[in-house]
Order: sequence, then C-alpha cells, then structure tokens
Amino acid sequence: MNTPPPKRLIVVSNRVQPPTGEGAGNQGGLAVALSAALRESSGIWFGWSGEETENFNGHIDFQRNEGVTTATMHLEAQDIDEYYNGYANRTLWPLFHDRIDLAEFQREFEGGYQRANTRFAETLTPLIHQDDLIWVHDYHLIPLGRELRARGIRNRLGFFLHIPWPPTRLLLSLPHHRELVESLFSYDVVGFQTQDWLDSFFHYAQHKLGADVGADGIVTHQGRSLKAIACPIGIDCDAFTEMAHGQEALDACRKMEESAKGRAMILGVDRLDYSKGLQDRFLGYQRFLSTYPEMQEKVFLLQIAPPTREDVRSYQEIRTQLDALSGHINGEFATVDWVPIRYVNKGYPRTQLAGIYRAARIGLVTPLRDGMNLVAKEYVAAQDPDNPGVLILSSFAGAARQMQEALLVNPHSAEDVADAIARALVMPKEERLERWRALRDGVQREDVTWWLRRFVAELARPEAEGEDDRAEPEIAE
Ligand SMILES: O=P(O)(O)OC[C@H]1O[C@H](O[C@H]2O[C@H](CO)[C@@H](O)[C@H](O)[C@H]2O)[C@H](O)[C@@H](O)[C@@H]1O
Ligand SMILES: O=c1ccn([C@@H]2O[C@H](COP(=O)(O)OP(=O)(O)O)[C@@H](O)[C@H]2O)c(=O)[nH]1
Repeated sequence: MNTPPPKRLIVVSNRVQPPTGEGAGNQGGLAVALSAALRESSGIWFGWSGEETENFNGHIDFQRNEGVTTATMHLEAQDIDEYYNGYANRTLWPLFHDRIDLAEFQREFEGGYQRANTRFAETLTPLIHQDDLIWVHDYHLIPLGRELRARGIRNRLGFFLHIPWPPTRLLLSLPHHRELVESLFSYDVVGFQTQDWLDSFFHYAQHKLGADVGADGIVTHQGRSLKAIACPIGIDCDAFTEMAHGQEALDACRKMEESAKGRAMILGVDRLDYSKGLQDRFLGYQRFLSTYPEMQEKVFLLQIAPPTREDVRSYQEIRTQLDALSGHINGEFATVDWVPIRYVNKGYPRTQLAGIYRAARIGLVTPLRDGMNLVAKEYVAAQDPDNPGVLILSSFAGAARQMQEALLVNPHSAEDVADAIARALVMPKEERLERWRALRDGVQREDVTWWLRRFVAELARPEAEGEDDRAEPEIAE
C-alpha cells in the first residue's frame, strides 16, 4: 500500500527565522526543527518580516532558502507599536509572567492586536490549501484562529503557547479576558509547555466559561471542542552537542578558559528581560560572595544579556537597574586583578555560545517565570561528558519539570541562590556526572523533534470518528 504524502504544514508565528545559509549555528533549534518539517511537507512559514511599511497592502514576500519557503509581510508603525510593543509585550507578556504591576491595559493596544491579527488572517487565507495543517505560535496570535475561521477556513488548526498560562485570578484582571480565551476554541489543538499551565487553562475553562473538561483533555464550550495538551518544547540536542565540538565552539571555550585564569566561571545567558530574574540573580551572587568570602577571587559570573524589546519602557528600566547593580557589586568586591561580574550587553552566535557553555562550571538559570528556557537545555547538551558542570535552575522555569536533577532553586531567595552556587562549586565529580547524565538523557530523549512530532500528530488526528481517515504526517528525521 502506498503511504500518502505528508500533509502540507503552514507554520505561523510573529517572527520568521528562515535558514540563513550560514550554518545551523545561527538559527535557533526551533527554527531548525520547523525548517525540517516544512521542507518535508513542502510547507510555508508565514509571519511578520520585522519591517515597517507606510501603508499595509497585504503584499507577501516569498523566499526560498535551503528548501524552506517563507512568506512574510510588513506591518505599519502603528501596528508594531500597538500590537507587538503594545498588547503582546506590554499587556500579555507581563501578565502571563506574573507581573501585573507592569501590565498596561490600553484600548489602543487591544485594537492594534485585533487589527494585526486580522491582517495576518487576511494575508494568509489565500495561501491555504484545503488539506493543509495550520500551526499558529504564541501569544501574539491567539485570535488568529478565530479570524481564519471567520474567513471560511475549515482546516485543522493548532496553537502552541510558548509562555506560561496565568492562574485564573490573574487572568481575570485582563479586560475582555473571556473573549480572548474563547477565541482559543477556534483551534482544534492547543498546546502548553507544562502540565501546571495546562491545569490553569482547565481551571479557567471550567470555572469561568463553564466548559466541560474531559479526562482526555477535550474541552467543550458552546458546541466547540478543542484538545488541550502539555507538550514541552526541546532543543536539537545532538546537533547542539556536535556544535559544542565544532571549531568555533572550541575556540570560544579555549578563549574563555584562558581569560578565566583558573577561576571557576558561573554563566548566565538571557535576553535582557525582567522575567529572567537578572536582578535577583545578581543579588544572589552578591550574597554568595559575602557569605562565602573564601570563594572571592576564585570565581566570576559572566552574564550575557542581549537587549530586547528596547522600545518598551520596562525593558529600558531593567537595563538601567542592572547597569547600576552590576557596577555596585563590582565596586564592592573587585580587586585590582579581579572583576566579580562580567556583564555583557550583546548577543553571541550559538556556535560560540556552545563553547562558552562548555567552559562554565555552573549554568545559572534563574528566571522568575519562564515558558521553558532553552538555555538550560543547551547548557546541558554542551557539557564535557567526562567533566560536566552543574546546572542551577529556577523551579519557576517550564524546564524545571523535566530537569529535576538540576539544583533547583527559588530565584527570589538570595540565600537559596547563594547556597546553590556554593554547593555546585564543591560538588564531587561523581555527583556531577550522575546528575548530568540524567539531565542529558532527558534533553536528548525529549528533544525538539519529539515535541514537533507529538504536536503535529495530535493536529493531524482525524477530528471525529467517521471523519476522513487521515494518515499522520511524516516529519523529517
Ligand atoms: O521575538 P522576541 O520578542 O525578540 O522574543 C524572543 C522569544 O521570546 C519568547 O520565547 C519563549 O519561547 C521559548 C521557546 O519555546 C521558551 O523557551 C521561552 O521560555 C519563552 O519565553 C517568546 O515566547 C517568543 O515568541 C519570542 O520569539
Ligand atoms: O547571545 C545569545 C543569547 C541567547 N541566544 C539563544 O536564544 C535562545 C533563548 O531561548 P530561551 O528559551 O532560553 O529564552 P527566550 O529568549 O526565548 O525567552 C537560546 O536558544 C539561546 O541559545 C543566542 O543565540 N545568543
């Protein structure tokens, strides 16, 4: 019997990261995995170009790179301001990351969010073929499914949320929260990073919408059903480990080791985002230096923190605060030949990051709230199997559920972070090896392809008995 060809996959996200032609190191693991799936199914990756246009006219720029077709459109300055900087990053992002103090509720943001989602739908609709599977990503595009349905799209629609889903009591502070959540019912499959966030969604659905929540994750509301799943994203572990052995990584590792001059490196790698807990991390490190004075001059913290979302005030403020705090700690503890914190506001290609991870004795990953945190997984994948470092991980990162063998900490507690650093520095090799092997096995097993296949298999499942007997799509190895 002939196997039917895989269904075409259309991936939709705010940002589109096509293959660059400069090697996988310059692409995230998500982009690599999605590119493979898109190549296999002759699919399309659709989204915003990141560019501004004076008048939105629905023009699509098609590009084909390394077998992957991307379709992007420009947005108007007002859309970027109200949709991306506004509703996405000044309303939903802080609220979903437990920072209601930073969340701004403005009508123009809601309007811009709706307008941009309508523009996504209008532009995408003509590209959709009858049998395509459509997979929408992240909080920027929650209403897109409803907009597509309103334009007659009957295809299977999936949605994956990369960030946490908030507890019901927090979500209630969002104006029109009910409308936003109800719009999820236009999708057939809705994925969350962890069981906790899936449970929070069930709680809202049951208690605020009066929806029926089945044991199988099928949630039914006003005659529409969706399947909700927990499906944690992974990294391309094998490729990342291989990259850590590449020339660029080895050079970066050697350079770091030389500059460390025998001191143990503690490493943080995060976008300069308040959700990443950098202030508390610096305070935890300061506490470590004062509680364990014998460790001063034997360690240093390298914090790589590329700026992000710079048009948003809270991001400008966190930058100013961190400049001051790192300066203060360095002023307090530095000696003529030792700087306790090396704080770097620029990004590095992953080809080099892999080597920097490998040179670090401790991976310090302490977000206050994080959808997953791929850095934690990359740190593990990059370690020297004969002499691995120790991962210190916030219990509030999505990754913590799968990475129980890390030293789990409460990132709000300076004592907890300080003690974990001290413990990691003296951890016997046997214990380091045991923890690392367990972590590496998990990161390798539940990798990005595992995540992608699980979600797409769910999406491709025939809707109801008696409906067409669609085969599950084949996703590239
Ligand atoms: O596109 P930006 O505004 O520059 O932000 C970058 C991405 O940040 C967020 O990442 C999330 O997804 C990761 C992968 O699932 C996850 O590990 C992390 O915890 C999340 O914060 C955002 O959700 C993405 O849409 C952005 O592209
Ligand atoms: O200088 C940098 C800092 C980070 N990253 C990458 O950015 C991603 C960050 O993902 P994560 O899930 O940790 O956090 P997010 O930024 O998506 O919230 C990881 O793949 C990092 O390797 C990078 O390429 N260069």
